[in-house]
Amino acid sequence: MTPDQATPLLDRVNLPSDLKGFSDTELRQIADELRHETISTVAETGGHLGAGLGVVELTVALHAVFNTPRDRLIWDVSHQCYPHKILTGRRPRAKTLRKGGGLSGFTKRSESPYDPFGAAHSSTSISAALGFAVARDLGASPEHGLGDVIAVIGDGAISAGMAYEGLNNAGHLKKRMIVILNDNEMSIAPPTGAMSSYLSRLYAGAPFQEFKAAAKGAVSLLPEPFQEGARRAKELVKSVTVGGTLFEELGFSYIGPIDGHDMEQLLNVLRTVKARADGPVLIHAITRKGKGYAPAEQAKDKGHATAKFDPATGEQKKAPSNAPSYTRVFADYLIREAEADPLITAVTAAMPSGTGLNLFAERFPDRTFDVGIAEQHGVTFCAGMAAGGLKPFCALYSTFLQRGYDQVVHDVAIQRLPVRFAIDRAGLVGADGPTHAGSFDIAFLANLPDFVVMAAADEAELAHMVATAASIDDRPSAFRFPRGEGVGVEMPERGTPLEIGKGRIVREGSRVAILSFGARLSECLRAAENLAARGITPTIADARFAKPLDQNLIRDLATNHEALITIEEGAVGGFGSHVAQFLSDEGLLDTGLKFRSMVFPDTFIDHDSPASMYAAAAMNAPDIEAKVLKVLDIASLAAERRA
Ligand SMILES: Cc1ncc(C[n+]2csc(CCOP(=O)(O)OP(=O)(O)O)c2C)c(N)n1
Ligand SMILES: CC(=O)[C@@H](O)[C@H](O)COP(=O)(O)O
Ligand SMILES: [Mg+2]
Repeated sequence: MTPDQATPLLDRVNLPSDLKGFSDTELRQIADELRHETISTVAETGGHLGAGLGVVELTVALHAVFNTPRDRLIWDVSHQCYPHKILTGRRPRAKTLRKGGGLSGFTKRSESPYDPFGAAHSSTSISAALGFAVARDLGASPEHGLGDVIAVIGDGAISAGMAYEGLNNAGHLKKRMIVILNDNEMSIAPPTGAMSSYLSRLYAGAPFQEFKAAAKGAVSLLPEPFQEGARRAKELVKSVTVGGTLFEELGFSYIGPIDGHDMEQLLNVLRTVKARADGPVLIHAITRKGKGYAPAEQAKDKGHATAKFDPATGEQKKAPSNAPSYTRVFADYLIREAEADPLITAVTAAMPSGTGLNLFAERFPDRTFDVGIAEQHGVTFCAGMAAGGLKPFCALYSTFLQRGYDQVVHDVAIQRLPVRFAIDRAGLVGADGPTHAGSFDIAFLANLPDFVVMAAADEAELAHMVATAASIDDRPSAFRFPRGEGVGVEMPERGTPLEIGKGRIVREGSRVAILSFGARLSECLRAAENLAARGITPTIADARFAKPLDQNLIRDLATNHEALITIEEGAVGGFGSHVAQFLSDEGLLDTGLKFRSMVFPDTFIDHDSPASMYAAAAMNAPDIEAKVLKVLDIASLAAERRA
């Protein structure tokens, strides 16, 4: 791909309304130019590439046929929204994508009227679209008016239960709305599940030429008269499936499969649906993830997520790593545990490579389960496994565990089942921003009776926590660890189970004790080094457990220091709150002890580098130093330090 390829027609598109002035043939060229622009943009920014390349034609056709932002276009997950952002007035800022102060990598209401609904977690678009449709039909008149509502959802996202909740209600309410199923036969990994094979059957061997002809005609929703093409389309589909598609059974008019890269087909179908839809319509578009860029198309993940790269070759520009990633450590040490214990199983919700379970699956294919984008099912599936005598590790990103919280309480905690939760991406995650931050898992797990809640201070601690979780057979346990690399400590041959509820003193000191829970420990040690220059030597301790608390350690620190500061990579309501509760219950706050708890601020922190996000959260070494100086009432020095 030549980086300096001209984009003469795209240069004339500032907003989607400009697309109305182009012929269908020119729209085809605009799509080609938009694909080029997307590749050259992501080459500089990194981010999600494959999904966006797969919807370039769809993006142009949707904005050409419909009148956004009056018509609401909602992208599911919205990792595929980069072409959409380029077409909707944000091309000049495209190269700020996912950078601090720049464009979000997902749709975001506050960023543009063309982003009617934020996303990033999957499978929300149908529910949101139905909400807009009801608002429209009940006469609401938000800014920009309210016309058609279109949800674009992928074959991965539609495998999540929430998508069926939306389809079910939409089919019942019969509101005019359009769902476009963007079926590229890919999730992040190849899709799993019966739904995926069902979708494939819908067009297995069905000749595109026939569908092309059919789709060029009308759709099978015309009240009167049905056009021949519509009937043929319907018959073609019915001939492939028995008794109509699942979607028709749910009350949708089904159109497809159509070729999601054929501009002519797309324009015809969208124009017909726009002219004649009188209820919910599902258009099934077949696309290719990574379309039009060979390095993405040839990649195992079809270019789902990429670092910056050389557009000419696709070669990624990854920073050299100084230590193994936490994810890799988790996978390696879980494998070691599983080699010794045949009852250990592992479950991922469509994130095999992200959680490292792709490595576990290579070693134990029969003990690894990818349930698709189905965290709720995944948690209860693990509960069933545990009740059945297995030792399941449920590997979910902190943010995605939120999707299965009721199942954690209802199916795991209340029944005290020994499910092990491996919580990756704990804390602030960087470019993915607030939708992916792992801010709340300490708060929502440590309040559950009998749960064991751990946080790894470094990669060696993570190895020990994997072994600890493997050893806990009488109640649920969870261990959390951050996105990215460890700190470069020496690694054990195999993890050693920790004594439950016991923390450790990392550095003896006086006057102030800092009790860290999780990976902020390295920043605490850095702060201690800087404070030593001022003759201040805080005690540094690693709590290891937020539940059960190490009450003896906390009591000792509170009794033998003027001040106690806790710190954790999470929102209020987590570790620090539990320590405060304990201190209060023990009357240790009545003794003049100065207690401070460092947690995330009560706001959603925008995407940036992780270090910058932690600076915004006031949780890096300088902030810890300032907190110590302040709590020791060395106010002047504190002010100086922060200046
Ligand atoms: C609830 C939830 N779980 C997991 C993810 C991680 N995730 C992001 S994109 C994706 C795959 C989406 O597949 P599909 O909908 O088919 O979109 P495509 O990438 O193929 O365009 C997954 C699993 C997520 N965003 N939300
Ligand atoms: C869009 C989405 O939800 C995933 O692709 C996510 O961005 C992956 O995050 P990591 O890059 O931390 O694996
Ligand atoms: Mg897909």
